[in-house]
Amino acid sequence: MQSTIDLGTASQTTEPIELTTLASSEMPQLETNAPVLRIIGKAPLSGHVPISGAKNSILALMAGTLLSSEGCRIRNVPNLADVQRMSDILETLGVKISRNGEVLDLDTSNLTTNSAPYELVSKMRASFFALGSILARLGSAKMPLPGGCAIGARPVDLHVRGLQALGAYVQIEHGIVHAHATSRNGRLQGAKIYLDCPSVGATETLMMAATLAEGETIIENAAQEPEVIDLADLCIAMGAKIKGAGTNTITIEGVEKLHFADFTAIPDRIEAATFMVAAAITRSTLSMSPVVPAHLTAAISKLQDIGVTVRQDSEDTITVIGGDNYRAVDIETLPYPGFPTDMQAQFMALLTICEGSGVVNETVYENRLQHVAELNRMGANIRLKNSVAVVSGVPQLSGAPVMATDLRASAALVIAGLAADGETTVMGLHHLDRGYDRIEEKLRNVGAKLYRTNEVVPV
Ligand SMILES: CC(=O)N[C@H]1[C@@H](OP(=O)(O)OP(=O)(O)OC[C@H]2O[C@@H](n3ccc(=O)[nH]c3=O)[C@H](O)[C@@H]2O)O[C@H](CO)[C@@H](O)[C@@H]1O
Ligand SMILES: C=C(OP(=O)(O)O)C(=O)O
Repeated sequence: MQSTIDLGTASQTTEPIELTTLASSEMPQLETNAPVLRIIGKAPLSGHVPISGAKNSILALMAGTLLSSEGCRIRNVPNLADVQRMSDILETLGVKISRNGEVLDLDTSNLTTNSAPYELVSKMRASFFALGSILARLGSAKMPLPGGCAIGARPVDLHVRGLQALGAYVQIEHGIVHAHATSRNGRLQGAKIYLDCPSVGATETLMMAATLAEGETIIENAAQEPEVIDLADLCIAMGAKIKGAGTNTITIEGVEKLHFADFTAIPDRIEAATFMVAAAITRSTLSMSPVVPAHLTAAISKLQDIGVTVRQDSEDTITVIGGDNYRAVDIETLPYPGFPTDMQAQFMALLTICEGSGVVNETVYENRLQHVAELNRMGANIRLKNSVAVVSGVPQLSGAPVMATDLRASAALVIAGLAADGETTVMGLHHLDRGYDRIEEKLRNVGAKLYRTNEVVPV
């Protein structure tokens, strides 16, 4: 069946293009008319992609603002569903928030409750990190357990044990974490904490908690992710005394109060890596900025091993130049500076068209390979055993209806769709919207042919 669809004004191509729609028997049944993304593959990309502020920084920074008795201004804030959710949570705590473009003003001077609502926290793990800042600021906090998600169970035992080490009494009742500082003056007490694994969230929760504790805290085996450094930098700008963020040992000398700061978040390295892979898989050339090239070392190195050219044009700009011949590589996800789990799905999409076989070992989450089945629907040849996938390259992916199962899986499917022959329909876009600011617009501006529609896909 043939249909003609106008891709709209944001597209570089204003002329309607021909789409080949799949026969109804080939499409999965959609139960609702939730929006889907329709992608017409094989359009060459070229141009420049602006990179937004880092989701995983912003969410932690927003939790960090609760430490300030005078509020905060955060710049470079992307327009994401997760940011909106975090704003909603902070507002229930009494924070007054106003947004002007990419600038977020948070008046945290008067927190009216120490208790965050289940309906909101259960939808977003990062909100749990605010346990550390609420407890430090108010001396007590009630935070629903965030629960697991599609990619894994994601316990919070390290957060809880660390807070206990800082002198908090913590009790979990009916799915709510109740924590209060046991000292007479209501302040947490500095302590030496060793994390069994370098958890990003636990490092952030405990670092925030320790900024207002009495005495010195040392976090050993701390996470070294750039987002941890960003949060430390915000806390330092608010008057905290923190040393060593970005290394595996962070030392915090507690202070009594934190003050106003005007802070700009780092660019999103995961978003940048996603566009880097988009350039590679479509054998196109894309530049992007602002980026911090040092945050992208693992991604750049894997791309170069595959046969993609990556050029650093300036301090904050890189260009990715796709090629014709790609060779498969192995990937093992690890804490920073290792290869990030948040880039695994996107790189797997690229491996599907590389020559030879590559082994992808997901070591951070126990269930982060659900995109394998969807990529295979698109003609990929991936075999899966537990958390290890063997990707054997195929000459060409073919467009198919696919379901996004989590945030980075959704990005991988979009990328695969850009390179596939024919039309790909990506469902489950609420995942994509959690972490990609205006992704369709950014891709259309460099030549991609895709659009979002509420039309019910034919069944
Ligand atoms: C909002 C945010 O910043 N999210 C990122 C953050 O998540 P998040 O901070 O949740 O990830 P962690 O670094 O804590 O998790 C890493 C591993 O440690 C385990 N773990 C963690 C805490 C704990 O108390 N006990 C425990 O066992 C987790 O289940 C997981 O298997 O870092 C992850 C790892 O880079 C990224 O994938 C997420 O995008
Ligand atoms: C897993 C991710 O996010 P979160 O920790 O917010 O679920 C991610 O950004 O890929």
